[in-house]
Amino acid sequence: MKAININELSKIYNSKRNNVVEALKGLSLSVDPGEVFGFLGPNGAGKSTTIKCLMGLVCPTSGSATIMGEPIGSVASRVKAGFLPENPAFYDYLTAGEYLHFVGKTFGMPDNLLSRCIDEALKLLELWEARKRPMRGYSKGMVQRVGIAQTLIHDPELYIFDEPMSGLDPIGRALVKEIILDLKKRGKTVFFSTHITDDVEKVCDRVGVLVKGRLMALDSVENIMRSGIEGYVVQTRLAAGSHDSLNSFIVLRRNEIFIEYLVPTERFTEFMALVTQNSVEVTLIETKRKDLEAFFLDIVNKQTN
Ligand SMILES: Nc1ncnc2c1ncn2[C@@H]1O[C@H](COP(=O)(O)OP(=O)(O)OP(=O)(O)O)[C@@H](O)[C@H]1O
Repeated sequence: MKAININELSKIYNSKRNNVVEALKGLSLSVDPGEVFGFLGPNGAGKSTTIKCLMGLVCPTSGSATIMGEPIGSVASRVKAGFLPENPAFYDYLTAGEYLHFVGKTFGMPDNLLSRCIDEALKLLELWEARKRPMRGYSKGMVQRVGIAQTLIHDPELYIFDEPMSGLDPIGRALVKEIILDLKKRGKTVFFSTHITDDVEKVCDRVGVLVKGRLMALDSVENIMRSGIEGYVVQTRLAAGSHDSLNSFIVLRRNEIFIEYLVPTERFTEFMALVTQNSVEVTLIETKRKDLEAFFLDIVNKQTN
């Protein structure tokens, strides 16, 4: 069974002024149990619409989807996921502790288990000190952390986060990445949207790139990173061996001690053979690769040009 299975999902918004927006155009996608999946896309790509469809908050125009085998829109599917909306807003006269208690009760959790889970979530999200203060006094980052805490309370198998790093400072972002990695270690599934590629590179197994309502790429982060290898930066010691045979390679840097060459992937074997024949000493080899941001921008630019 797939944790998420999306089949030809489309969504057309019809606004009052007769504006028609085709937000999703036949999206098909599945996420395996235990996978961390990054849903990338520029502003307006349809990420939130997809997530809202999954959580039963908007009705797809056509297509279908399941969450842990349950059809979207059903109570059973909703219970099986912890959901963080984009820009969460809470009853701000409640304290974080009171709000988490309310959430746990809606999932029918017994009092003793609930109070233990609330304490754990408040400590994990670094909200313990503020737990007795009404949320109206919370900073944006604290509200976002309450949003993540409320997804953890009933310990679901699947987590659906819409822009979980939004509004967080670097410390808060690192904390959320740690939480996602910890969920993965515990065999949970995480599906999250973002446009920050750095977040994806560090925590995701696979990514999908959505542009204008269509899935334009779907691959493992490992494959993307491997396919992005453009060559190698090879550092050699200037004093050792004869460097003349290497003069067809681009020199990136040179000082009194080292020469650094840029070696394209297809010429790497040739370079290493020349180095050995001429007794040149190699001191460092680094991979030169396109990062995930370049991969993402290539796809988006191809679609918009
Ligand atoms: N309720 C709505 N009524 C009309 N159009 C909408 C509605 N909600 C979203 N849209 C439009 O649907 C498209 C997709 O929006 P969506 O919010 O899903 O994108 P997104 O990828 O989540 O963007 P962002 O990263 O900016 O949050 C956009 O063109 C948006 O203006």
